[in-house]
Amino acid sequence: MTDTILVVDDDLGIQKQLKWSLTDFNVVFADNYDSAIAQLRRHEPKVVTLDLGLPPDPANASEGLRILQDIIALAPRTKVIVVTGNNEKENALKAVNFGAYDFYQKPIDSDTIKLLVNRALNLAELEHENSILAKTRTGMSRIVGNSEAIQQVVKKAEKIAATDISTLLLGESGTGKEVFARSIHEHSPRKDKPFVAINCASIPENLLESELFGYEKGAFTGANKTTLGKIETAQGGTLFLDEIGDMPIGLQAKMLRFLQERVIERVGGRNEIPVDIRVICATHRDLPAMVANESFREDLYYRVGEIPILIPPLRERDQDIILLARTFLNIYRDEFNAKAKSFSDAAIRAMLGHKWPGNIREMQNKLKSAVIMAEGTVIQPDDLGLMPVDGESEPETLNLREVREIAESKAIRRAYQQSDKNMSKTAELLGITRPTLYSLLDKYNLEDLKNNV
Ligand SMILES: Nc1ncnc2c1ncn2[C@@H]1O[C@H](COP(=O)(O)OP(=O)(O)OP(=O)(O)O)[C@@H](O)[C@H]1O
Repeated sequence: MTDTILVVDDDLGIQKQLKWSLTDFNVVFADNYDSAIAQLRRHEPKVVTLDLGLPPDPANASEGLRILQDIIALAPRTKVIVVTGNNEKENALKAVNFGAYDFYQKPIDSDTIKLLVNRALNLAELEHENSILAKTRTGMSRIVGNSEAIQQVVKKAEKIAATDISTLLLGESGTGKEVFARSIHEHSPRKDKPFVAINCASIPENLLESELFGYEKGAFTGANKTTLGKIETAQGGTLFLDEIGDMPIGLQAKMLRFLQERVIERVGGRNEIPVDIRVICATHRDLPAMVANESFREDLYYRVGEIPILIPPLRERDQDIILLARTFLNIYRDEFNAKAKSFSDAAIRAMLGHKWPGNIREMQNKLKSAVIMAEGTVIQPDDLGLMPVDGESEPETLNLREVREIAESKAIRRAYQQSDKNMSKTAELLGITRPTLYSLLDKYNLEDLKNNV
């Protein structure tokens, strides 16, 4: 979207000159107090250029300064660039004192004013993003997300953080299970003690037991000295067992004993060592199904999952997609000193249409390469390795009934996501009744939407 710049100046020549200099923007004008305030309210411009000498007394800066003060009072984030005549340094300084962003002396030089406006705009955008982030960062500051879906999860996590309840974090790969585990720890009374994470899937089965429980000197060949396991290193703090579903069945019994009795024995050891830790587990696997086919112990399942928390996949967090994308764009732009600073409309549509099977981790990877690869300042779908949505989803058929079916199914899915899976809201967004919605779900075989209710 093109940014709007408000030019407050009574000189038609200067108005024209500024319009010509700022062709990248939507420039709107005002030539006195009333029209300036009306335009400010109407367009909410991030940047205003303001001539201080305005009627009724153009020779005096008082009207300009009055407008400036009122703009700052009405919209404090507005960046006002004050334009002054020669020898008006005093007024310029006064204006900066009142909250103007910068000042500029006539005659107007096209390149300089362009530069000033761009700088002001960048700053305004940065401040705007920071304010969104600040709002988004509830107690759990690591977790970026505005969607209802993620906010509910944050609330649940905040509540259980204060307790020692075993929490099971469920969700697809890359949805942020480890981030949640760390946040729960940081909001718990154990926050000053260690947070120790171990991934049960990445450690070979024969080493996992000694990694977790530690071993005594001489317990096996190569055990040259007594070594603490992850459980003991987490003493007083939190142990995060990632991919608990991948824990070998043999080791599950030992794990269960530790969770029930809160004591461990090192491999090759005879002493029971008491441990006081909180355990948070995570998995992307379907544990109930594993319990059913006996590859996961039922008693352990209930022990680790006193409170399960389901972290939604990114594709169900519609409004977070762009927020996260902008957050990562800013981070990587600084990290790689790159020039990319925004997304094209097509890139935004492509991101919203993408299924994100790898969730936030996939988004980080895509953003990182896009920031490095982008030729200009605007990131395109291609830079993200995404197909433009228009080309991708344009139905190839010319059969009108099929075209309509495809379009309707797509609209239903979008409304469903936007309304956070609420059927009444979905129907409302689509402008149809709930019974009609249900009959459309049947008609178009959108069973997955029904099962989620
Ligand atoms: N809400 C969030 N805000 C910002 N960054 C996030 C958020 N959630 C996750 N991330 C980032 O996304 C990446 C993946 O998160 P994390 O490792 O926690 O996912 P995971 O579900 O544990 O993945 P896996 O199951 O593959 O281990 C990390 O780099 C993390 O910092």
